[in-house]
Amino acid sequence: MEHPVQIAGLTYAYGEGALRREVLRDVELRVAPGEIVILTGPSGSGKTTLLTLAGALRAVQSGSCRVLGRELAGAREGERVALRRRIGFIFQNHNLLGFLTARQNVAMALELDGDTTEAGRLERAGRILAAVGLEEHADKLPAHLSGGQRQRVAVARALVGRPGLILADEPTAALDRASGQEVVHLLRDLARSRGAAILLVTHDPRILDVADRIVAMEDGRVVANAGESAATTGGRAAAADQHGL
Ligand SMILES: Nc1ncnc2c1ncn2[C@@H]1O[C@H](COP(=O)(O)OP(=O)(O)OP(=O)(O)O)[C@@H](O)[C@H]1O
Repeated sequence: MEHPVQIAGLTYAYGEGALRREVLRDVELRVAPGEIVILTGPSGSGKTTLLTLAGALRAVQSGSCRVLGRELAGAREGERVALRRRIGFIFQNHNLLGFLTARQNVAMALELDGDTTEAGRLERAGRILAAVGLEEHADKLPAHLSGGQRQRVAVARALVGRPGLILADEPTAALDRASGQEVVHLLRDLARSRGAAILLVTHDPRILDVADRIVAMEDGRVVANAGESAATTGGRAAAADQHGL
């Protein structure tokens, strides 16, 4: 089975001419089906840029970036839009719409599916909200939920369309320790049960234990990758050990 993420020789620069600055250099990264990879490294090392390239949110300049079986190098905007619909995104600030309830926010992610009725979409949204422990809060507006609950809605929204890949950028940055751990554990369990792979960028040392593998970046390069065969509990411990975590 093809890996959901297969990146090779990926180089990316912002700016042009004298202002051109390379922020990714010859990056290699693979994420196996169902695997959870955490991308870590100092501020400015290129993590978010890498995530946005894998998410088809910006165009590939050089190298290969295959995501869910599609080569993004040379892909047209329309192809990138189509691919984005097959990926679940979770951001630091949940990005929920304030005038929609939790249930409506989640159901909205299914609108592009086409073959479900609105009642069907709301029902599916209700089921996944129950799976993240929010059954009783499904009809509340985001403003009436805690930060951790809002992020759980974002997890439900990212997963409801059964994506093969979840991309998460600092999903716990705005949360306290307990809520942050709860959110990532829920994310991991739900993604695992659905066979979705996760690539998660974080600075948060409190959540590294959810990873099958930790990949460290520095100055646009992958500097440590615990190895793809390490996707086991033993591998996790070894990975954490290797990075002094
Ligand atoms: N749109 C942009 N235009 C120009 N430079 C950018 C742009 N976005 C990011 N950069 C620069 O690219 C480099 C890598 O940024 P990126 O956000 O990918 O790093 P990061 O590792 O995710 O950092 P952080 O942990 O602070 O989010 C940084 O030096 C940043 O200033």
